[in-house]
Amino acid sequence: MSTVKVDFHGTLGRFELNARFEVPARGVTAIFGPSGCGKTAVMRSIAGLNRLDGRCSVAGDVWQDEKTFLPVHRRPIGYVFQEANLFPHLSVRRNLMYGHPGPTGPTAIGFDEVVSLLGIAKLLERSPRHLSGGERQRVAIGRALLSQPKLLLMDEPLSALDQMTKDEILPYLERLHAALDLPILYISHDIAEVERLADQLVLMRNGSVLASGPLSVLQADLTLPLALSRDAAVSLDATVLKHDAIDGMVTLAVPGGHFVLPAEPLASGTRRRLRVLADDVSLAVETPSRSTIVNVLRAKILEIRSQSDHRVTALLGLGEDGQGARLLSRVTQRSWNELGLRAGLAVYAQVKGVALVRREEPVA
Ligand SMILES: Nc1ncnc2c1ncn2[C@@H]1O[C@H](COP(=O)(O)OP(=O)(O)OP(=O)(O)O)[C@@H](O)[C@H]1O
Repeated sequence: MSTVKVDFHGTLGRFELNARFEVPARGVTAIFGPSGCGKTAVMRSIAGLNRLDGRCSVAGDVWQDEKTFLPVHRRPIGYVFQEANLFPHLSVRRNLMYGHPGPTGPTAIGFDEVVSLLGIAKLLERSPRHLSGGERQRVAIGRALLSQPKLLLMDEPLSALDQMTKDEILPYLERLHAALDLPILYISHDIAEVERLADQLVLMRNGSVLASGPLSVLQADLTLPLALSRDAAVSLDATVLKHDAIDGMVTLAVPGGHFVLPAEPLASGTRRRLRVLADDVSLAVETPSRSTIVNVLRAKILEIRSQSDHRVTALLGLGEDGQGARLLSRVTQRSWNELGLRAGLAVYAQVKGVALVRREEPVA
C-alpha cells in the first residue's frame, strides 16, 4: 500500500521531537494534539523546512533518509497556513496561476476544476485585498492545489477564521476530499473539524506520536486520551438505506445496527459519516419500554474504564455478538453498579443524539 512514512528525531531549540508514523497516502490524515506538542514541527520537517535526523517518504518517493535530503523546492507539496499569504498586488487569477507548472499530465488538477471545487469563479479578477478571510483561504488552497502537489499540507487552515466562516469553508474541504485523489495532512486541535474531515489520525503529545491509525479506531481506544476526554465520541461511516419523506427521517446502516435520524433526503447506497458522543449513549439491560429515544441498539460491553469523576466509560460492540461498529458510552459509576454492568454483558445502547457530520461522499 502506498503510504506517507515519517520518522523524525532531534531537537529544535530545547524542544525534543520524536515522531514516527505511517499512514495511507490517500484521504485526510489529521495531526491532532494540544498546543505546543510538535504538530507544526512535524509538518515543517515533512516539507523540508526543518532539518531533523530521520526519514520521510511519500508514496514510495524518498524525500529524506540517511543519504538524501530533498530541498523544499524539490518536494511536490502544497502548503496552506493559518493565514492565507496571497500576493496583494496580483489578482486572484494570477495568484492561482503563480507556481502553476504549466501544461501537465492527465492526472493533473486543472484550473477550472479547482475554481469550481472551491467556488471562486466570481473572484478571479478581484484583488485579494477585497476578499473576506474565508475567500482568501479558499484562494490559498486553490493556489496550493494548482502547484500539482503529491501531498497537501494544511496547518490549521481554519483557526484564524470565526465559526461562521469555518462553517462556510468546511463543505469546500469536504468536496476536495471527495473529488481529489490527493493525500492531505491536516493539523488541527479542533476535534469537531477532525471528526468531520479526517480518515486517519496521528495523535501527538509532548513531541511524540501516541498513536496513529483510522480515526474510528483511535477514538474507541480506551487507553488513549480521546476516549476519556470531555467530548469523547466515535465517528461511524454509514450507508444510507432509505429516506422517509413523510416524517423526514433517514435510516443509515453501520455494521451491527441501524440509526434513524432527521435529515434532508439522501440517496440510498451513499456513504455518510455519523458522530455519536459518549455522553449521549446510556445503557439498559432489558428492552427499554416506550420512550422518545429513536435509536436503541443491541450491543455488548467489550471493555470498561473507570474515570476519576465517578463515571465509567464503556466500549460497546454493536450487535448481539458485539462484532459490529464500536460505540462509547459514559454513565455514572452509581448507575453502573446498580445495573450490575460488566464487560461481556449484552445490553441495549440508547442513543439520545446522533449527528450527521460529513455530507459529501468520499472517493471509493
Ligand atoms: N525552529 C525552532 N527552534 C526552537 N524551538 C522550536 C522551533 N520550532 C518549534 N519549536 C518549539 O517546538 C515546540 C512545538 O512547536 P509546534 O509549533 O510544532 O507546536 P504545535 O503542536 O504545532 O502547536 P500549536 O498547536 O500551538 O501550533 C514549541 O515549544 C516551539 O516553541
